[in-house]
Amino acid sequence: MNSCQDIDVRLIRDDEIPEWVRALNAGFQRPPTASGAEIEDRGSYLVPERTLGAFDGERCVGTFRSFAQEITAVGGAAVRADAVTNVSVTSTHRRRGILTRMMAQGLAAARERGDVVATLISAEYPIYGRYGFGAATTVAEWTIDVPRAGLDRRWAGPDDGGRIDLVDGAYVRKTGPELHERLRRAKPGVVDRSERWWQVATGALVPDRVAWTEPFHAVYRSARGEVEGLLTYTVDERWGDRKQPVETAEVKDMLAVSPAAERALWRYICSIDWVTTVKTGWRAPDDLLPHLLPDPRAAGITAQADCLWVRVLDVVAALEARTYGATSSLVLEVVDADGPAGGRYRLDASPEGASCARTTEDAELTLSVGELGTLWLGDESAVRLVALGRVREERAGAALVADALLRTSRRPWCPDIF
Ligand SMILES: CC(=O)SCCNC(=O)CCNC(=O)[C@H](O)C(C)(C)COP(=O)(O)OP(=O)(O)OC[C@H]1O[C@@H](n2cnc3c(N)ncnc32)[C@H](O)[C@@H]1OP(=O)(O)O
Repeated sequence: MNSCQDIDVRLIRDDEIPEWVRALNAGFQRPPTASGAEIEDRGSYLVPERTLGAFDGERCVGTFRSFAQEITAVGGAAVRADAVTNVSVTSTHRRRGILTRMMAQGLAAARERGDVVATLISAEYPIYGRYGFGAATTVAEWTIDVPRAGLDRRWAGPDDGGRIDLVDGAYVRKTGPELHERLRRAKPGVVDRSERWWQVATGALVPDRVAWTEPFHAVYRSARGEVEGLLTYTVDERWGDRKQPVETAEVKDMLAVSPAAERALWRYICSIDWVTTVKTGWRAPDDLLPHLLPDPRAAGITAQADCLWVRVLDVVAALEARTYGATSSLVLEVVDADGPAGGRYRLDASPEGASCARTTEDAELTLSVGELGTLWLGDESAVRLVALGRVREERAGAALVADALLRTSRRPWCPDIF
């Protein structure tokens, strides 16, 4: 067996894309081949200076790439992120430190570029904490037992002057991006979407290996005629033994920039004849949905887990990018053994913004860079992390101050998997 040091971890060349794609498929337990169509498609968006391969001779045995992303901080600012994805190590070469080497190169390049945070969606919980990432958002999926929800089955559309229309993919490609931009400015944790994202979501581009079923797209327009919500869903075609329809509608995407849109679209999907079950897809854990139903217990949580992970690369820029729930100061000792974020920082925060600088003052709270990533979007409680032994109070009451500053009234949400 070759030792880790015999493995060459480096940026890939253009002519190595086919081998890299094959290795990615093998690492993700997909048939270990790479078709011409897939190579061409991946080659169209891979960024060569952000695509790493680990090579055992000419054989690619590790893949890692990133792309430029913007993530919304608390308060609405768009923060530069290095979005890490397509991480894999071939099963014959696992646990020899290949990921650790790829990650070190990837994060160093991100820091060099001036990215403020790195982000990723983790395949398994235990992988990325060691590299300074912290779980920063949670998702929940509800399954609605429609007949038990207590809704009036005679509902015929929104009663607020707005309306719902079914539209096609071309319309979604035209109106979706602007709607998403509005959501993104308002919701911490949302990341930007590329043109390619909308093409894939609407079937204009069907990547190799993806089975495409044309979904339904419904938009909600307010009384003023403005598009405020978009719902994309599929319906299976299932009938029960007694000749009654028992269909499940599955939400693929649902964006709403007003509570009216949210209310109307959930109400709509629960009103479709033949549909007895609605699966919501991965929503923010404080989604309004269950409480829009007369009987909220009809919506049971069927999945709940961490979603977006954040790795802070530049503490000052990350903390200055957001707003805070109160006016106060806090001195943080950030532990980041081999990384760029370690040190002591004084944060002077207010609802309008903040200033942050390195300091020699006594620390009030000691935390790892991963815990800082977990707290950054406002979802977790410093008091809770102290109770878990993951954050240490150097001054009694400092965690309460941190919560008053950092936490938000609504929870962050990352609607996308990347
Ligand atoms: C953002 C994304 O792309 S998420 C997708 C991640 N990819 C996958 O899950 C595909 C299947 N898995 C793999 O390809 C590999 O197992 C990887 C990429 C997760 C890990 O690669 P490896 O080269 O084996 O990791 P490496 O040897 O650098 O491990 C470093 C440490 O992390 C630990 N570790 C790595 N993977 C895991 C895991 N899945 N679960 C628990 N611990 C892990 C190792 O045990 C090791 O710990 P140690 O330092 O205490 O000995």
